[in-house]
Amino acid sequence: MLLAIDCGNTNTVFSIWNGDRFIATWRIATDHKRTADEYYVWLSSLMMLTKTEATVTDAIISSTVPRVVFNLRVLCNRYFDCRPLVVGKPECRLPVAPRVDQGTTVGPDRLVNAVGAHDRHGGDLIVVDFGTATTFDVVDTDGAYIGGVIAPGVNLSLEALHMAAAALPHVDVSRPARAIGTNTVACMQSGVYWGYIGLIEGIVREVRKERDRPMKVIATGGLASLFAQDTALFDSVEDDLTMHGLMLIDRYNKEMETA
Ligand SMILES: Nc1ncnc2c1ncn2[C@@H]1O[C@H](COP(=O)(O)OP(=O)(O)OP(=O)(O)O)[C@@H](O)[C@H]1O
Ligand SMILES: CC(C)(CO)[C@@H](O)C(=O)NCCC(=O)O
Ligand SMILES: [K+]
Repeated sequence: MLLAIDCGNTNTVFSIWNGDRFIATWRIATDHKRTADEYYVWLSSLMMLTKTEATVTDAIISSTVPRVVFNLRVLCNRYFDCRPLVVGKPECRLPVAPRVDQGTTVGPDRLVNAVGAHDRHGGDLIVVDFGTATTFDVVDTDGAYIGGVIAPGVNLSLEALHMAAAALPHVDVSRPARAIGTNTVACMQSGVYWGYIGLIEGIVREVRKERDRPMKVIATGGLASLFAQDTALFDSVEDDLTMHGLMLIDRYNKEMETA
């Protein structure tokens, strides 16, 4: 079975693919100090607690945090006796090469999202991923990642207000009942929530104008369904897009090896 690891700046998600579907998904805060042994204690207890019968034989990693990769590699080597594929490394091939400025390093999560979304929807796409940052990944007709947009993440925007202004508290994102807030928290929630709706619609409009063709919009990440309530732009909201992309990239690399 395949262990797929999606390591973001805030959270790291582990999923197990049994060849047919993902049978388990677990999330842990990203911490570069976490050792391979710590990961394994955590993973194996979850497997036991949830009675997940899994024999991991392969692993694939997408990490937006370069220094966590070392310990994740050790985890795979020591406990699952396998060498993980690491998206973005030369030995990990992608079905279609990205078309971006030479020398630029695209976040592996964005490359993986492009693969996952193109497999499910084909054609020209905009993938919106609400993580630590909110990214818009533009996918060409052939599935290539051709660039996009990086905007501050929703929680990051709220945190920035709290950090920079003495009188602004820590606030969690939510859909405010009204646009006009009548207390500090409601004002902040309105600013971020409705500001974000405007950001999504403005960016998608400009990207479509630039590309001058129909493009589906696929949304993923924890907050996608929250914003889907107030914009009609998303053709689909998919929680498991990154995991689906990781599974496809692993499969593609295995096919290339045996071809
Ligand atoms: N309805 C909601 N209201 C508030 N927060 C939510 C809601 N649904 C999900 N979330 C948050 O979304 C986040 C999960 O999103 P996701 O895994 O896509 O990104 P992340 O882990 O924050 O970022 P990264 O992938 O960059 O590490 C969690 O932090 C979760 O608290
Ligand atoms: C933008 C983030 C942080 C989103 O997770 C990640 O994809 C990343 O670190 N990207 C590197 C820069 C780029 O994608 O162009
Ligand atoms: K993510």
